[in-house]
Amino acid sequence: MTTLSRRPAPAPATEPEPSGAPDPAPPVLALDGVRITDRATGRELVHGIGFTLTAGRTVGIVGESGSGKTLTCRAALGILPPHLAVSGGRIEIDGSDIAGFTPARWTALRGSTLGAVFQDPASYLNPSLPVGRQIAEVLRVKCGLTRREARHRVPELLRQVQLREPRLVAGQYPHELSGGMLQRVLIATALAAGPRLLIADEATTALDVTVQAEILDLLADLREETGLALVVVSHDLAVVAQLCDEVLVMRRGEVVEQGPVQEVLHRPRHPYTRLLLSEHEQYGLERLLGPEDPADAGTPTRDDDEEKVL
Ligand SMILES: Nc1ncnc2c1ncn2[C@@H]1O[C@H](COP(=O)(O)OP(=O)(O)OP(=O)(O)O)[C@@H](O)[C@H]1O
Repeated sequence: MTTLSRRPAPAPATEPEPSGAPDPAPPVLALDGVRITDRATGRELVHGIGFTLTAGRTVGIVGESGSGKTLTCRAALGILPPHLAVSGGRIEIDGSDIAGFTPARWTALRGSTLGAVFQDPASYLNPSLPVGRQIAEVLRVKCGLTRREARHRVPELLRQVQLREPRLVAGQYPHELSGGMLQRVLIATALAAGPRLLIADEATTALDVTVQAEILDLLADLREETGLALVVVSHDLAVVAQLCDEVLVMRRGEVVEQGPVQEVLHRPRHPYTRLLLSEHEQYGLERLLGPEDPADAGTPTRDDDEEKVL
């Protein structure tokens, strides 16, 4: 696969330490104790979620429908519906608290730093324009490319998301493409301006298993090649097992379990995580998990601390 343009990592915020070791760049995304409340009803919908994401790493968020996964992503992207608000905690992008971001700052960040792909790609594309024109528009607005430069770059981007015959695809309308092709087009659009963070919210849910696996491989390749940081939201533990370094298990707005993916999936502590895992046994989740670290195999679980699932 060809290589996507890689944005240089942001310069450290401070001078190097006297030891000569430079300060590490701040995480691309950091959430700390984030709460989200419906201001119309006063109901808190997300009760404190936190994680830190650095370049080239992937955090997965799993959980049942309505557990708060999408709202968490929308909060990080600055696109919560107007009546919902971050009512506690902090969200930082590249070390800056988003609470102080102006609309202009968000506009500048979207595309160039942040990208997102959602479940239903067709609804994010204009049905009356060829997909290539829509990607070209992003390149012109976000990267300042001329019309001609953008036209030239579009097939390269489509090839990078492994669409065969990219020139042909660029001239096609959304209704002429399959779900998997549309999702690749959306990924190409999200990556057009070289973001360093991609949030994929149930991005493969509507696709059949083979296409889903191809898209997950594509995201993994992009992460390797460009240092992209990924947030992957899925109700499917197999997706998380395949792609993520860390996983958060959410239920009813709460994070019930969180940790390195191998640890959580090999030795789940919370009954709800166990329930999710048992539902996945039929899909052969073990195939996707690496071998258990023998050094940890004897670690006792915290059965005493467990809550009941319901
Ligand atoms: N626009 C909204 N206004 C009010 N409540 C909302 C809104 N969007 C979501 N909620 C509520 O917030 C909670 C979390 O919803 P969210 O969409 O984040 O769940 P989810 O885990 O992403 O679910 P799914 O897997 O079905 O997408 C749910 O109780 C939902 O009803």
